[in-house]
Amino acid sequence: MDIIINSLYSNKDIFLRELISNASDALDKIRFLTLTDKEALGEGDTAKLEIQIKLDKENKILSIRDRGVGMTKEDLIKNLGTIAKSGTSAFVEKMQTGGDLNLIGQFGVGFYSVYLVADYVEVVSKHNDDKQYVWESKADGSFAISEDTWNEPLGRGTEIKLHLRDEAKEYLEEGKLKDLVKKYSEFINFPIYLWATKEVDVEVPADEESSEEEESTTETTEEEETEDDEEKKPKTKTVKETTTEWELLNDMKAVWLRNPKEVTEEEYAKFYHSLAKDFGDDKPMTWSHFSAEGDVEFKALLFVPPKAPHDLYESYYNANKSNLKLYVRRVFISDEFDDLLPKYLSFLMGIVDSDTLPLNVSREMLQQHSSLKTIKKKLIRKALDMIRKLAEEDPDEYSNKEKTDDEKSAMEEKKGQYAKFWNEFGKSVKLGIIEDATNRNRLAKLLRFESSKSDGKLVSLDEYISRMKSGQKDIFYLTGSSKEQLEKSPFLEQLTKKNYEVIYFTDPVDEYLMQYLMDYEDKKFQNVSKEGLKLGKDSKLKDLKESFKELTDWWKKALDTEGIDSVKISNRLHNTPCVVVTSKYGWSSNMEKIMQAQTLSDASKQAYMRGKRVLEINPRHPIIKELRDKVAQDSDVKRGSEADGEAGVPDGADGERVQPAGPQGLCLEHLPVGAEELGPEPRRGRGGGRGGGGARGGREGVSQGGGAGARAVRQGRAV
Ligand SMILES: Nc1ncnc2c1ncn2[C@@H]1O[C@H](COP(=O)(O)OP(=O)(O)OP(=O)(O)O)[C@@H](O)[C@H]1O
Repeated sequence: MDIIINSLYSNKDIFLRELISNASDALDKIRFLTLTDKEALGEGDTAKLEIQIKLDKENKILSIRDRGVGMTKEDLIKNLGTIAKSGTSAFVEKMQTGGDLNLIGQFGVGFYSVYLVADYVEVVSKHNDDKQYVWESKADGSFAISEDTWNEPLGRGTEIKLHLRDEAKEYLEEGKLKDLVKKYSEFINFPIYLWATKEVDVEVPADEESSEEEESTTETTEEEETEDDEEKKPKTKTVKETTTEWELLNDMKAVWLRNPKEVTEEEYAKFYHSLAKDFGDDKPMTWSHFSAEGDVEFKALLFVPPKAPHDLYESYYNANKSNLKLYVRRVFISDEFDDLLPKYLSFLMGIVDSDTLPLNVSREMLQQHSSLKTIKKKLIRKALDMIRKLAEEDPDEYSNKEKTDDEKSAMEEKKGQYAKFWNEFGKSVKLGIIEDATNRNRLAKLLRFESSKSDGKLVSLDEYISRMKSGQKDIFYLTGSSKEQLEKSPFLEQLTKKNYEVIYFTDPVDEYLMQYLMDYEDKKFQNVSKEGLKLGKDSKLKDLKESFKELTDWWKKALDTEGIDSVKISNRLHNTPCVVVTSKYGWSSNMEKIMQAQTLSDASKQAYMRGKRVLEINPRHPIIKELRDKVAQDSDVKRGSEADGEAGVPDGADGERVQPAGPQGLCLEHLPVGAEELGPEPRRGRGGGRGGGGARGGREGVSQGGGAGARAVRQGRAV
């Protein structure tokens, strides 16, 4: 209330459209009720579903009255008296961070905008189930309710009387109100009347002087004479007089019922604004207006809003939210049918008006109606087509690369529109891929991402495929928390060197997405941080495996207790000595991080889904080569000692065997850059100092190498 009352917000006009919109909702409600209960509508004036605006200049009161459903005493307390509604805190938060008061209607607290212009408000209301009550409040945080025994009986409906503040006197001007209704409420489906003064021509008796004058100047012909004879009535004249009458302010255009060719862009934009209760300057990104014929007939108009609503992904799976209004033959039925569009398209705004659905059944029955399934199917198709077109019209998009400069400049105003869409609603497309198996491929076409070759731009899967190297079978991708992190990943070394493109997925939802998106256009997806990366044939692999067998066996044993499944020769490394990859079928390490970050995640499931680790070694790296040699030397020594009968007994020790034996005298100081990556703090010089020594130096070397490897494995990162 403080925010509203003390608002310096200049656009105070918004209160009127909020009140008209509430009145229209109330009228929709009663019209819907009368479908199944004719009595509910009442008789005479009460049955007129309309909105009336009246001005009392003398007392500075502006009244808005509707013959809608009205409010019972309890409704008045609950709907107007309770500020602690769910939208309130979201609204307050938004306002405190510089939000636009213009959007108040989106938070379900639109009524309170009356206090932008009034310091005292009375709400008189009559519901069919209760007596007439008056709710009143001065916006000081308290309100009063009393049974209404003094105002004119309303029959049914609500009258809101605003006692205007001095600085809001302009709302007593008829012209101002007419303009506002035109501007904001022209698409309201019920007639809006203003009690307006009007100058009318009135015939009054003419005075004598003027009639004499007329007579003297008139020369009558025979014909005229006869006419004159017919009109032998008292002489009159026309004067202007001021009267008051109900003036209709809107023409109740149902835009969606009109031929799309006859609706202008501006009308669509205005209609969107009134539908979305979003009166900002931004136009909707795009829209689709169509009619479906056949077994199920309906007309629909869908909009992509210019921005994602503030709470789009909050409680995505719990809230039953739909922004689609369902009408049956122009009668508003509901905007709570969550079955009309899948959740992932709940960001769309629009209207569906069906001729096929029955009018005289309850909402529950309607919700079960078989036609709804057909409507839903068609709506999804049309919605996805509409989004695809956003991309097709955008000269920045890859699909338009063949276009000539002239063609592109003709598309100039659409430049960047798909990237904008993607930034606002990309997550919804991803959720769609997860949830909607039927349309997965269509949705995958809409997917955009950055990649190792995209240079900061967004890439589509089609673009990726067009750039695939000959012989490349899989689509490569990598997941992580940021592009910067991924760019540095050792998993990319060989791929980059061999000029393969790798998709960067940095949104946590991408991990889930890739569990559902297995292939696209017959190409499989391959996470390059997982086992099984194939980069063409490596003819030397067999030899390499053989030549490093001793090292891999030794290392596997050293890491036995660390959950390492195997140690293998890597085909993805270039500069890094070794890397830990996850097995094909478990979670990636990024996914594990995401799961660990979830408060309610299930530890036992985590253990189960945790991918097995594979340590991959880079056979070209000096550290690895050196390790191989040391392991080989060590086994030679061991073999020699065994031959001498001193197998595995460490010098100076108490005779226990130390397993496994390691490479001797590994001198870290002689290793190239990158060796530092072996552990958080390589104990430089220690092994080196003793380098070349006997079994003891060897053991230190082992603990160093093995320890760092193991530590890195535990930390799940590349060493
Ligand atoms: N003219 C009216 N007739 C009947 N009920 C009304 C009327 N005006 C308001 N209400 C009731 O008061 C509630 C609160 O109105 P308010 O404008 O604050 O929020 P809202 O209408 O729910 O959301 P929004 O502001 O987004 O339209 C409404 O939901 C409705 O139940």
